[in-house]
Amino acid sequence: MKILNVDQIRALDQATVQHEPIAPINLMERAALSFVNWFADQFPHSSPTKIFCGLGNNGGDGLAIARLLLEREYPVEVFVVRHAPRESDDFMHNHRRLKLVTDKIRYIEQVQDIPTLRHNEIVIDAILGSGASRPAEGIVKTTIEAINRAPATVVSVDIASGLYADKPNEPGDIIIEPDYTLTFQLPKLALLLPKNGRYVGEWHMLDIQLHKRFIDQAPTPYYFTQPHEARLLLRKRDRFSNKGTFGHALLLAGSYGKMGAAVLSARACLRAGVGLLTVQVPRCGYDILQIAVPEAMCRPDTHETVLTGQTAVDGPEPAAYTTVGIGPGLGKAPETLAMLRTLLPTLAKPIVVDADALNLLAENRDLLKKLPPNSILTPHPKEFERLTQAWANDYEKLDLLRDFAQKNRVVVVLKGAYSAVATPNGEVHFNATGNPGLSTGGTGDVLTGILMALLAQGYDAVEAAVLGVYAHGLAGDRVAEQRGPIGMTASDVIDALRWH
Ligand SMILES: NC(=O)C1=CN([C@@H]2O[C@H](COP(=O)(O)OP(=O)(O)OC[C@H]3O[C@@H](n4cnc5c(N)ncnc54)[C@H](OP(=O)(O)O)[C@@H]3O)[C@@H](O)[C@H]2O)[C@@H](O)CC1
Ligand SMILES: [K+]
Repeated sequence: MKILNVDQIRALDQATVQHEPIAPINLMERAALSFVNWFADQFPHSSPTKIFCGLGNNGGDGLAIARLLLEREYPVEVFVVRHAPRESDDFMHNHRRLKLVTDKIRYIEQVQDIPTLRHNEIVIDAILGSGASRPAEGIVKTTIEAINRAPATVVSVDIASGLYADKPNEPGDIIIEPDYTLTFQLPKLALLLPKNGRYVGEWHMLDIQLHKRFIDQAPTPYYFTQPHEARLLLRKRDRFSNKGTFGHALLLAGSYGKMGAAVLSARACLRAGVGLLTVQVPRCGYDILQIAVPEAMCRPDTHETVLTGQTAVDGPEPAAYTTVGIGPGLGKAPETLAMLRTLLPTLAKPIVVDADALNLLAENRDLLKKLPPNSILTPHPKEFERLTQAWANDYEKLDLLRDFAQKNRVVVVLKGAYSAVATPNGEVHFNATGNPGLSTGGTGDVLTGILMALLAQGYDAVEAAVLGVYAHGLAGDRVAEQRGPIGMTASDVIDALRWH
């Protein structure tokens, strides 16, 4: 699913009006009705509801919502925040219609006009929508502050008032802090960015049937991967396949005290469908690996505690494997850096690079040029900052991310809520699955194993990253559903992986 910017959303609105065709006021009615259908499922009829409307089309939505909720006998009061000299046409139209059915419309011009809000009340926030273009000031600011202070449940129409849909707010900006955001048709970029968490709450999309062909043709670098889109990537297995069909992966992982990372990656790789797996670990990890993961072959390194790449055991060169994964539990010993220096130029097929291997790349950026094209890097934000530089806001971070993936011809999975997969051609695919329970040691190692398995099975790097991140998050969601997010372990996530 595409993520469009504010100008494109406005043009999409126009295209829908022209091509469906539909009168703008009826499109607003459709939006209001879809909101009210969601709202009525969520809140009982007795819920006292106060609707705050601005003077633009977001406010127009609010007025239409008020009328539709009154029809359903919700106790509704409407407050119009007079923030501009002029109302939009569709606001005025809905204002006239609402006045025919209620006399409970009040106008907020000064602070005394703001009503008291109680904890059993619901606030519908329709002050500013995607048209917000500058910081809230004056009576808009004061009203937003009063709503944020109140114990009421707050539901934002389209987007929290004051939050810009596609550009950064300033740190001091006053923005509604909703419990829910109901956004029309497509997600806005702002809803997916970590710094905006408190200005979004739980969010849902409402399908208001905007013009599909316009959306299909609109250029954008940003996508939000829907479950059905991720599942479409999953390949069926041929009945006549054998373990050779699904590749042979080599995992280079572990150091003294960090063998767990190698074990978790190896187990996840097997659970994600690799045909064969060989793990190269320091000598101290040999027994651990063989006992914990009997399905994997183990190549002990000649070094006791860290990886050097040297082994006394016969076996193919790393380049002969279908794919290689490097990083979990690796440490940053000089011998390990030397291994990377020798190894990377010998590899041609995409590999997976994680954890300390990323930190070694960050400290030796010349090595970035040695990565095979389309390799997958899986940094968390701190690791990504080490690879690039600090950023002032989430939008700048996205620019750095796209730039880095394009320049180095790699796929970057920036881990976090809505993990972002950046591709060598400049796209960013945000992932929908996952929950805060995944913020625990070892889940990154699990992801590395999954990505290796998908590369080994022949998925291209972008498919592997999008599908792997989706499946990893979904496994975390399954665990959270069964036992809550707190106390989730990386091993739980491996056990909850499903591929159907
Ligand atoms: N697109 C779609 O598909 C559909 C869209 N729909 C709805 O339309 C909404 C967008 O409506 P909108 O464009 O009229 O803008 P909206 O957010 O109501 O702002 C109103 C005006 O406020 C002003 N303003 C800006 N910042 C300000 C501030 N800080 N303090 C005070 N004023 C400020 C600014 O005017 P300016 O002064 O910048 O010219 C702006 O024009 C969208 O969110 C959705 O709810 C649905 O009905 C149907 C389908
Ligand atoms: K709003």
